[in-house]
Amino acid sequence: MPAARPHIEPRRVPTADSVVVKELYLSLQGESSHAGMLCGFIRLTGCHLRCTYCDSEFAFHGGSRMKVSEVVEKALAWNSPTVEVTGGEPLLQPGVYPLMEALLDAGLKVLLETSGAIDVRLVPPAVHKIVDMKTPSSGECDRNDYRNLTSMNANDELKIVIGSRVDYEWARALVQEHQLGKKPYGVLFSTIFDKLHPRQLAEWIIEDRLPVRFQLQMHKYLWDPNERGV
Ligand SMILES: C[S@@+](CC[C@H](N)C(=O)[O-])C[C@H]1O[C@@H](n2cnc3c(N)ncnc32)[C@H](O)[C@@H]1O
Ligand SMILES: Nc1nc2[nH]cc(C(=O)O)c2c(=O)[nH]1
Ligand code: SF4
Ligand SMILES: [Mg+2]
Repeated sequence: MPAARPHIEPRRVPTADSVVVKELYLSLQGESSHAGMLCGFIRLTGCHLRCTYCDSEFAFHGGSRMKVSEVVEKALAWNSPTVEVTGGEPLLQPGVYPLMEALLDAGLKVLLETSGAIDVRLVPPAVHKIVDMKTPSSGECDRNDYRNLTSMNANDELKIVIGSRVDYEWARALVQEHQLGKKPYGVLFSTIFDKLHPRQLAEWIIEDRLPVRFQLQMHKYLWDPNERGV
C-alpha cells in the first residue's frame, strides 16, 4: 500500500501587504544620474550582506511594520514627484513588490537602490533600478548575481563603489569583459566615502577613458556625513 501523501498547505506570504520601514524622509537625491533632484526616501529594514563600509548599518534592525497603503499615503504627502526605495536591502521583503506597484500606480517616479546580490527580474519594469555590484573591498563580492547585468534596461544604472586600486581594476575588468559601455543602461563609479580620494578615482577613469559616470554621494558634502535622515 502506498504511503499516505503528506498534506501540505499552499505557501502563503502573510506580510505581502506590508513592509518594515526604518525611516521615511524627504531630501535631495544624493546619488545616481538623479542626483540633485527632490526625492522622498523609503528605507526598509534588514540586509543579508555586511559590506565593510556600510553607512546604513542602523537599518539592519528595528523599524515599524506599515501597510503598503500607509507608506504610499506618506509618500504622496511629500509632494515630490520622485521617491526612492532603499535600505538595508529592500528586495528581501516580499511586500516591496506591491509597494513599488502601488507607488507607480499613484503616479510617482520610483527609484530602487539594491545590491547586485538579488535577481532583479521581478522588479516592475517602470521602476528605475540602481544595482550595486559589490567590489572586493566590500567583502561581499562573491554574492554578486551577474545575471543582473542582462536584466537591466535603459531606465536603470549599474553602480560600483570603489575603495582601492584593486577595486578599480576589478570594476574596469567588469566594464571591459561585459562591454558595459554598449549596454542600454549607464554605469556609475563612486568612491567609498573617506576611503579613496575622489580625485584619484577621477584620474584613473580619465587615464583609461572608461565609458562610466563618476559620482559622489552629494548628501555627504551638503550635510554632516554621519547625519541621519538626509
Ligand atoms: C546603504 S545601501 C542600500 C541599498 C542596497 N543595500 C545596496 O547596497 O545597494 C545604498 C548605497 O549606499 C552605498 N554606500 C553605503 N555605504 C557607503 C560608503 N561608506 N561610501 C559610499 N557608498 C556607500 C552602497 O554601496 C549602496 O550603493
Ligand atoms: N540624499 C540621499 N541620497 C541617497 N541616495 C541613495 C541613498 C541610500 O542610502 O540608498 C541616499 C541617502 O541616504 N541620502
Ligand atoms: S548591501 Fe547595502 S545595506 Fe547591505 S551592508 Fe551592503 S551597503 Fe549596507
Ligand atoms: Mg545612504
